[in-house]
Amino acid sequence: EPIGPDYARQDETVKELVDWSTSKGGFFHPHVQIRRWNLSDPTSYFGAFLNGPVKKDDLLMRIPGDIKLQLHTDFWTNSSIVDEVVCELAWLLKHEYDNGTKSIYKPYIDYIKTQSKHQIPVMWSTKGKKLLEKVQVDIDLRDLNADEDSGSHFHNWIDQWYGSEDCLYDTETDQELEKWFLAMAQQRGYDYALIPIYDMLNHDPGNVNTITRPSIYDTNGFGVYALRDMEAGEELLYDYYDCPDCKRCETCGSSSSYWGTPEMLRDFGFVEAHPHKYHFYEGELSVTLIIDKDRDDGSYKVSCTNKCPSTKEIERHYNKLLPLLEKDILPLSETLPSDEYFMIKMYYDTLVTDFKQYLDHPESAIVTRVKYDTPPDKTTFEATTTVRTSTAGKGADL
Ligand SMILES: C[S@@+](CC[C@H](N)C(=O)[O-])C[C@H]1O[C@@H](n2cnc3c(N)ncnc32)[C@H](O)[C@@H]1O
Repeated sequence: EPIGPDYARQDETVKELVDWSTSKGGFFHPHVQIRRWNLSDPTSYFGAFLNGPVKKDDLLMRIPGDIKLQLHTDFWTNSSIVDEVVCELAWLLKHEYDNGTKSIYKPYIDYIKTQSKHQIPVMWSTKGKKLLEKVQVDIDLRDLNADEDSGSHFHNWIDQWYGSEDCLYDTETDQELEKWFLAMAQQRGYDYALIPIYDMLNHDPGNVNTITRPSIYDTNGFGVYALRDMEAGEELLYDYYDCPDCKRCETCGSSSSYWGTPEMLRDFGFVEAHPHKYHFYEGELSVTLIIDKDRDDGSYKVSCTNKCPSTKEIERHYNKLLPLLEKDILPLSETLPSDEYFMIKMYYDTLVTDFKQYLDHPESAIVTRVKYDTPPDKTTFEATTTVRTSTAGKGADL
């Protein structure tokens, strides 16, 4: 069982991070606080919360340009996100990590150093990886190029896509620290940049309440604004797969057009709140099954983008899932690291519940056609989402 992080040190480094950002010209609305998600649980993760009301369009935080660890703009144009940008960002993180006290990003590196090295499946135990692969049965898992892949992609994407000497991590020697830099570049990175303070915001696709302006890549920094009036106690959130600047372009193609709930577990190590999304290829056409659950009355709403996946396919996955609980999952409840077991069991329950919702009432699924328009301001779009969309494999020709 890996020893948990040094939680007291984590609290200190978060305070130092906030002071550092402010000293560099950063701003925090007086009602915004970076704190642990659950104040009575000193091991719960961090997020940005309100301790008083704010109005729509209020400036909640300003992230100064020079606290960002950002790649040179040369990487923005002709480099693919998959095998260059994430790799380069991991190198940058390693460089500053090795610089230690001499790093100009010391407060951020100190916080990163307090993070557990086992947060996402690629860094899990072998048993945990194998069980998660089994639970994926043969449900589409879209790889880093948005092509279908098997459940093994959850845990072998670093070996498959970055395992070579020219990208920091050599599969043969399996250096855990180098692998972790790549995992962190994926988990906390925004393609070209690691963004201290802003990367404290958590994900919730069903409750996006912030937007960034002008762009998170703006070298002079950017502001985080309220998308609506909010009350004390609310958390500042956005959709990790929908570029933070994108709220100004409702139909911009972004990662959420081909990555969903399974990929959220791959990249960030948790099962997201509803709406859950599952992308399938039917021939060349990418179809999406969306299972939403009303947060007040608990009722489910099933919808599909462009077309619904065939009930035959979903039934096949569902029938393969059912026996896994007794046969494979429960027997490992005592031997797997507890956080891995908890997440795999949660993911299993999510798949079974979601697929049952669809199979019980396939006729009630609402089908919407989505056409991705060209974004109004191409540059912002280019900077913030092209990298993800430009590597998409067989996107649907909508
Ligand atoms: C960029 S960090 C966000 C800040 C992070 N919570 C922290 O304490 O530093 C992304 C990680 O936060 C956690 N996270 C973000 N949103 C979450 C959510 N809705 N539920 C559970 N964990 C979440 C996951 O561990 C994810 O990999």
